[in-house]
Amino acid sequence: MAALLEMRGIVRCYGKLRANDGIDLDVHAGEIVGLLGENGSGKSTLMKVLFGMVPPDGGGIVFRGKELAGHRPGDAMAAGIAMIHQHFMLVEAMTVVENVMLGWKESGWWLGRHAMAARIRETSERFGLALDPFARVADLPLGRRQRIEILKAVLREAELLILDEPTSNLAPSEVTELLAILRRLRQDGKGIVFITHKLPEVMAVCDTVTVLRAGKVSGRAPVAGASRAGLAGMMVGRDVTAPQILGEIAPGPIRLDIQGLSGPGLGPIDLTLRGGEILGIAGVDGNGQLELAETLAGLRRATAGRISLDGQEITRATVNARMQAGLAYMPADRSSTALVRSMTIADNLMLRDSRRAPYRRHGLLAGRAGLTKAKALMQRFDIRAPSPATPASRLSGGNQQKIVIARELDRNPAVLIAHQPTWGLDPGATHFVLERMIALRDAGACVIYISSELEEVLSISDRVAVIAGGTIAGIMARAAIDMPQLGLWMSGRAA
Ligand SMILES: Nc1ncnc2c1ncn2[C@@H]1O[C@H](COP(=O)(O)OP(=O)(O)OP(=O)(O)O)[C@@H](O)[C@H]1O
Repeated sequence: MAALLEMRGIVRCYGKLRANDGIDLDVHAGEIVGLLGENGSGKSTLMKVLFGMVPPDGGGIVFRGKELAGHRPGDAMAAGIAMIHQHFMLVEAMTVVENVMLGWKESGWWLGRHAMAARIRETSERFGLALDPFARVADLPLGRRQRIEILKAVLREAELLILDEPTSNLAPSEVTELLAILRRLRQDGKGIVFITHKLPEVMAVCDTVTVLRAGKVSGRAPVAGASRAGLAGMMVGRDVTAPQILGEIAPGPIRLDIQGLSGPGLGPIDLTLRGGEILGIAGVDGNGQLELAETLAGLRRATAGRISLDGQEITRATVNARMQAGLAYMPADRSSTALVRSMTIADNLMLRDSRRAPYRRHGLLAGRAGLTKAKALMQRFDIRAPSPATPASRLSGGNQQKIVIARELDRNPAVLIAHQPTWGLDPGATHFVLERMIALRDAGACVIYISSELEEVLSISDRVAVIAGGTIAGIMARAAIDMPQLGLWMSGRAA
């Protein structure tokens, strides 16, 4: 059977960099193709070329037997290609049905909203989207909003759906639901390109994988029969598994002491961390993780309780004062909270040190010393970009995240608050970041590691706490992990 999509020899350059260097990709109707590869290997670029967001410098695309060239996103959509963006393009104050009809001339709007609502109900049922046409977008969790984008694609008769890291912001139950929806789309004959760094998701739904490395296809394989280690090996050229904490180390003095900490949607929380330990905070997203992280970082005010760091109270301290006291923070939403995309890599890396000699120079953030240091950090953290003077906005998503991680880890903090630190990172980079955190712990710092990826939390934590409904439902030591109990805590049932 002829492929639904044939991309041949796609080349796309950014200056001297060949982000796509002769890539072939086929997708058949009723097939889910996993597009994998290290951060910066060219996955998003390839999809941007396909969707008409950037023109290719070479190669050709045939979709449903017709050549697609010189196209823009509007043409791609008209041809039957849909891109499910990570940042949804929805109007929050409007309902599902209104969003579906918005800007869609052929929607049959003259039939009225109720006719469209009936179509939405029917489609929603067919693909398991569970969407109420008259729900307001503002009232829907992220997972449902994403499904509105899928709904729009199906109603507009898209035959190929592109999903670029669609699970990064979803709660685990929403991920399971999304994967089920993808299977139903496949059953209906849709072709799907699924970009993800999470191998369990690949194993769960993909039929084949195409792996990119440095702008070229480095491997292709059917998923049936492939092992997780084998796929990881194809991506980074070696086997990567989560690093393990090696043995207990004698806990040091108390470094972070949190008593009765409360705020909107949070608390009261009591936690005590000693030097030399990693406390993992597991839990279903949206249960107070963001509130806890931001209150500790000084971005939200606590309404009650106290936080002390190495014996010094910091409950009301500014973000800067907390940093001076030795606190480092990696927010989950790094691209907008922790990074200035228009600034260079070097300036972003120096953001915390720019007031200090020798980095401060005539008001410029990164002088010569800054550039030298930035180069060293780029090498250590494998931040792939032409030079430290490249604007952060030109980097791939994962490489942007590495800037924040490098900056915060390099400060050798006393206390690190890391919220979903490995989101968007490829397996090699994930391994590296986890290793650095263990090293920080071994050197006597303490780490709060907040993540909804339970497996990762379990692999890296000395103790695991579960957050539910804004409070700590329970804590257990690594040696005494009781999975059913963890599950009960996570589901919010009484301890
Ligand atoms: N607008 C741009 N200007 C210059 N270089 C760019 C631009 N966009 C992407 N690049 C470069 O192209 C290469 C491929 O980036 P791309 O975003 O396609 O990677 P990716 O595989 O999607 O990575 P990730 O997993 O980190 O999202 C990277 O080296 C990136 O720095």
